[in-house]
Amino acid sequence: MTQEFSFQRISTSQMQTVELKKKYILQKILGYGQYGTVYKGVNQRTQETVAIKELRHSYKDQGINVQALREIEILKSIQCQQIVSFKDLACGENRTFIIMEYMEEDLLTALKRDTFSEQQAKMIMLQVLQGLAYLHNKGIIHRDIKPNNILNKNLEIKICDLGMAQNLKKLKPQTPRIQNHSYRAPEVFLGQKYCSKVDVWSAGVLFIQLLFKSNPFQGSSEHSCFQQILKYCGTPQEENWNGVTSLINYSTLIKEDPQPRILQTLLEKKMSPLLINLIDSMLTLDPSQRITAQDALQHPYFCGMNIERYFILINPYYTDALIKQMLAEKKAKLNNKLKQMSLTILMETKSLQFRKSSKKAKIAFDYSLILFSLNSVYQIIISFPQVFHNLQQQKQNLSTTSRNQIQRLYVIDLNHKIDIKEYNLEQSIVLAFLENLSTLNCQYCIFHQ
Ligand SMILES: Nc1ncnc2c1ncn2[C@@H]1O[C@H](COP(=O)(O)OP(=O)(O)OP(=O)(O)O)[C@@H](O)[C@H]1O
Repeated sequence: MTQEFSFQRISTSQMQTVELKKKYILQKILGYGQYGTVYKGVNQRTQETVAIKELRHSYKDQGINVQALREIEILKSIQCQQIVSFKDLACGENRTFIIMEYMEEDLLTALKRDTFSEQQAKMIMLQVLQGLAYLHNKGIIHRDIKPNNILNKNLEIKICDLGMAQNLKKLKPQTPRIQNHSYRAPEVFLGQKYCSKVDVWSAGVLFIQLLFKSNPFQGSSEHSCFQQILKYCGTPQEENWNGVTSLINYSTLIKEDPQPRILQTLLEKKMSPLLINLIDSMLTLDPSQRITAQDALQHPYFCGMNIERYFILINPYYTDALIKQMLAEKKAKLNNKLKQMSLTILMETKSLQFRKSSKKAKIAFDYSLILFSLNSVYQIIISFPQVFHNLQQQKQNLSTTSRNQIQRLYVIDLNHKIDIKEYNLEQSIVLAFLENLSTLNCQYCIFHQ
């Protein structure tokens, strides 16, 4: 076991399995992974639905397994709207439980059932790339991007399973045993030192899979998956990838005559030139020429989707008529700009029950869908508890009074100004809150109370 990951370090203040059983009720199995089972559970006190990932300790690790430690450490250090959030941890003698935010299903399940339109695939990929850009910016590579590790709730997307992730800042030796074969980047097959671009490759494969419902690089073995890459992306040669022929596995894996790149022809059947260009850039063989997640987000294909995002907070105590009126006004004002921005709906839902049952919440949600269909924007619903959770993670140590103050934040008008004086808010609180919003990629907030 490595120094960064010591059992003592994470176990001292964590609840034990007995307490976990008191705190959460396990409801059903959500999925099985290589290292354990993921359950749906409910926090008995708050009634919040959570996902509980159980990780068995292996004999070899003599305690908590390295993969679990890696996942916990990374999950705890990140706050990103597009990555599943960490909530709690419990350690037992032979297993560890990670409690996370719950999402309805993974993309593999959704892919088996649904066909995604290009607009839907676009929204999914925008969020996947946002999550990846966040991780890469922090020096973290996910190393296992595939549909089972992308969670979905009404096209709100979150990346999960950071068990394979690596923090490049820790300068540890790299293993080539990463990524599912069908999503594995060519440099990993060929034995080159890799970087965050391996995730961009996997994301490119996922993009094709969302559009065509199948993965062109699927194969029954590692070897056949690599052959599929050669078939569609062409043979890597010195002309298109400087130094490739000296890579350790080159001569073992590449024996046939060079094949041309036919990826574009395959895509042309179904896609616009901008989309083809983006996927082509994500699936460029040479990682040094492959697009980064950050640059992919700036690609003209996503133009207009990623410029501004609005949060609208709907207070559950509003009357239906008032909500309708407000939303109608907002719609009128936003209409012109709609083509250029994406809209995020932030609903204050004090409990999940409220979200499910309230007519008001439903109207607001329907409204977001109207905007959604007008502009093909994506919307995300975040509850106040989530915002507070993020704030706490940022170690702002907010007192109850401060939290209440935030809860009383008003937005004065559509000029996106928060009038601190009028509502007697401490500037530090507002700044803390705005900082929190920036971690959610939000520039403005529109609150009503
Ligand atoms: N937060 C969550 N909400 C809902 N379902 C989840 C959540 N996290 C995981 N799942 C489900 O459980 C499955 C397995 O989870 P995860 O990939 O984290 O486990 P793993 O043991 O690391 O798997 P792998 O074999 O890919 O390494 C996922 O594919 C998904 O279906």
